[in-house]
Amino acid sequence: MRIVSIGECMVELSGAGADLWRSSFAGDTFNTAWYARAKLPSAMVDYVTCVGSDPISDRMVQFMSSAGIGTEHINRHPTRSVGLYMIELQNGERSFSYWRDQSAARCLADDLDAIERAIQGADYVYLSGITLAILPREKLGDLLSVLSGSNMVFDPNLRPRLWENGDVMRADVMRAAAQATVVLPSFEDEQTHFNDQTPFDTAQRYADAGATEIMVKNGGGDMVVCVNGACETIAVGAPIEPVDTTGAGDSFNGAYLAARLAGQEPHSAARAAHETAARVIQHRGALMDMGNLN
Ligand SMILES: O=C(O)C(=O)C[C@H](O)[C@H](O)CO
Repeated sequence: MRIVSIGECMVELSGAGADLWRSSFAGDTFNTAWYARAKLPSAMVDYVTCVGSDPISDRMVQFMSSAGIGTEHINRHPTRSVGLYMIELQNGERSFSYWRDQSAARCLADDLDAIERAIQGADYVYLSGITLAILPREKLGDLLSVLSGSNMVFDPNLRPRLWENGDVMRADVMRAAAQATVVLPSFEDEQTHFNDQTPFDTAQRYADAGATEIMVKNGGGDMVVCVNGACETIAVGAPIEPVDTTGAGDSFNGAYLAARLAGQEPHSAARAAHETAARVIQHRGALMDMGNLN
């Protein structure tokens, strides 16, 4: 069993009280790799990105590999370094400040042969709208053609600030989704940026684009799953007061893919994934200690 996740990991600063900041490493696709690995230690989980050749990049790669995540396919840029983001919290709801315009990860699609080698034999190839947003626009088609034929899992993870404008974001997200087998959107984002009225609308739009398995996450509300055109609601329990919602969707995705790889049906995989995400939002920062997750 093997999952390959493609995207950007950054230095993460999260509040540790007063003016103290705790530094870690995180980034949506890396977070998903982390939770997939935590929930299914028997699976190989590889991360594909580009980092720098400086000490902080070395520390990031070391952090990944000591978590059991494969780093052999990570490229090194000779002059750029890794990006950084800071979590701002208001009543547990997060927003981010980014310093990533010149990050090495923006060059992750420079070596497409390396990506082609990395995805060989993968059960799932995972990427997000953030992976697409950080690429030079002309690289998007190249990356998607290398990934065609793989079992692609896509989380639109809409971050308008990372895109040139909303129309480009919507067009590129739908282009990637059209190539994915599994799409894992979050209703609140999709409602805001695609004007969907209900989670069913979101699921239908991705089904019309060609995805056969769509799991619409919905914060504390009921989720919708559609498999081969058959859609149903998945009720979740009472909403939980979050400490920090960073990584909620990513942890859901990681736990969901782990459960699907372990043979669970979408419905029960979604319940397990929701439980994982509910624990993650009661903790600060994107990544929860793997030892506390099972
Ligand atoms: O916003 C991003 O690009 C990040 O990757 C930072 C966070 O870890 C991620 O958004 C959490 O989902």
